[in-house]
Amino acid sequence: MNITDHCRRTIAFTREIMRQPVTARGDLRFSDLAFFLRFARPIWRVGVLALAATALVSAAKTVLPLSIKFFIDNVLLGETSASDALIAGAGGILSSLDALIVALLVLGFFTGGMDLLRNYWTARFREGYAFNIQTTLVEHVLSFPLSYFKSQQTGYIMSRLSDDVQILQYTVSQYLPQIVANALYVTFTFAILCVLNLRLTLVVVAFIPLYLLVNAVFIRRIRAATHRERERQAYVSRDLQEVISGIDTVKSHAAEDREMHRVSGTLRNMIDARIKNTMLSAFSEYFRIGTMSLMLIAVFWFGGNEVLAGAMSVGDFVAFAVYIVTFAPTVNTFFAFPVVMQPALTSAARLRELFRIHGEAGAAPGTGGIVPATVQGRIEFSGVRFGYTASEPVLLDANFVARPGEVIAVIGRTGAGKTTLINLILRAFAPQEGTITLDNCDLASLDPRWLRRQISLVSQDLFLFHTTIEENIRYSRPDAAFEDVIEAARKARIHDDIVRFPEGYGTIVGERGTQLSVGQRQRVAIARAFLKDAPILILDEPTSALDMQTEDQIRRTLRDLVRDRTTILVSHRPSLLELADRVLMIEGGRVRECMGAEPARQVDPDRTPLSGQSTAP
Ligand SMILES: Nc1ncnc2c1ncn2[C@@H]1O[C@H](COP(=O)(O)OP(=O)(O)OP(=O)(O)O)[C@@H](O)[C@H]1O
Repeated sequence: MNITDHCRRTIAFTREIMRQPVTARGDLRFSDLAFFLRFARPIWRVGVLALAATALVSAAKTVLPLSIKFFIDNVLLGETSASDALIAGAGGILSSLDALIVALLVLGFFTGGMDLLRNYWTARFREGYAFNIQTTLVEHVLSFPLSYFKSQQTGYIMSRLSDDVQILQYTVSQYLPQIVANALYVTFTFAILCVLNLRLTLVVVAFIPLYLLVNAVFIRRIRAATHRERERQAYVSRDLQEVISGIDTVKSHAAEDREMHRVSGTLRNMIDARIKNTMLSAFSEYFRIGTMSLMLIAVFWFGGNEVLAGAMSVGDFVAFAVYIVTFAPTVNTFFAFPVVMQPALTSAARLRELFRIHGEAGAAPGTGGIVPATVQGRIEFSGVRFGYTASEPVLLDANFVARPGEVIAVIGRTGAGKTTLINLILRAFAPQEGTITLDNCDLASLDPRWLRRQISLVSQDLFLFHTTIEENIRYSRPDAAFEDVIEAARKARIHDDIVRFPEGYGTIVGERGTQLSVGQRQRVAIARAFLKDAPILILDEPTSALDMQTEDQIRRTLRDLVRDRTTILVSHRPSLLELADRVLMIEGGRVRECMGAEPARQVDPDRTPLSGQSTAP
């Protein structure tokens, strides 16, 4: 690209960023601000102390430049008159150099000490606020229905949980004390300026509408740009998280370049949004500094004429000039706050969006949900219709009963809806029509946490935490004794594998259990189920990763596990169907009971009897 192209591009870029946004997303309502104030309630006392210290420091700093006036007018020129009685009185006391120096020393020590206290109290308030908001947010997000997590990518959720809180915390901690200090400083200085020379102060006031105009032009644009930037940042986190967690697949397909290309595309979009946002802020700063410079020039011109005409003392003019030179950048910063606070306001709006999502009923204490005293384990589907999208139902009219203690096998071709049926029992999703009941009580009315405590789930994709094998097995019953953990591992046929590891039960399994084989992970899941000892058991392909010999051993222990529990078993392995009292088949969205050799043929066309023995020679 040559220089002319660059110039053309710059003009097009400027036009683009100055275009009025169609919608300024990320607006906060007044009630939202009240909502965010809630998090300050437990720490309001330290907040008040921080505010009082800030006020005192601002007041002390404001009176410092007055010492120059006293030095010139009272000490050097020996004048005692002043337009204001208070200043005249202070000037009388500080008319000797010694008194002025002592007053300055006292003021300096006081301001320094108060500033230390202000720092401490502000830090306590700031960190306390961030802690309150983050813990409440994490608790709230954990209460979301499972369907939310199944529909959002982890990286995206993580970005919204951590980036937005960090930006809110950073901006608030950086700028909120400054806003308070500046507001106080501007007020105090303004009062002193009025006392020093009212006409000259009116010249300063005349420039305020210009500042407001600059903000009116830029704030909406910057807010929209910040929202766009933040959303694209979340997409970057989403893509990075996906590449890292899918690294096995990426490498096995030698797809590093392709993934790099995809991530760099998302990064480029984010950077593009960031540059636009930066330039909008730069433009607004340019106009604010322009306004400030005009204001200073006007003050010097009017003030200079006042002194020449004898309407203002030299001391007053010098003091006014010192004030205005420090005051003008403060006013500038003050009017820039609505702009620099945009990242925090956008983050606050995005956090508010998260807070507006309803957690599932009963997920937080006191939010409802029946907690029955006993569980029989009778599960009934009546006229259940469900689809992930309205146009494509997975289950059309599911009707069946699983009686207490019964083992119900669910079979069907891949994609028929077996896992969906399990997700409905776990209340990850709710049926669009019909009801699912446990002991004649609608699942929708039960406390979801209580419900899930009654269910042991052994699924194909078990999640292991980055901790010891012992802790991972114990996850289903944290208070279990070590002996019970070993007993559960023995039943799940994983004990011998565990003791062969140098660290035994203390072996760290690696992130997501990567140091264990898939078969070992599956047996850890079975051990968890043994330990949990829940009245309802859901087995979703519990042996899909095991060899025939281990599966044979596990089948015998599963027979123990399913005893006296209502069990829903999903498996493509004909041998496991031996455990079932009845076999249900999902076909075309409907659930029907299978007879005789039908199930075995359904899951494996080469086999006929339920025993799983092949008829082939
Ligand atoms: N979270 C989801 N969002 C949208 N569609 C989904 C979701 N989960 C599953 N589906 C779709 O619902 C249908 C049923 O899926 P489900 O996982 O229940 O089948 P399945 O019988 O368990 O299959 P398999 O035996 O292969 O595990 C499929 O068409 C699938 O694409």
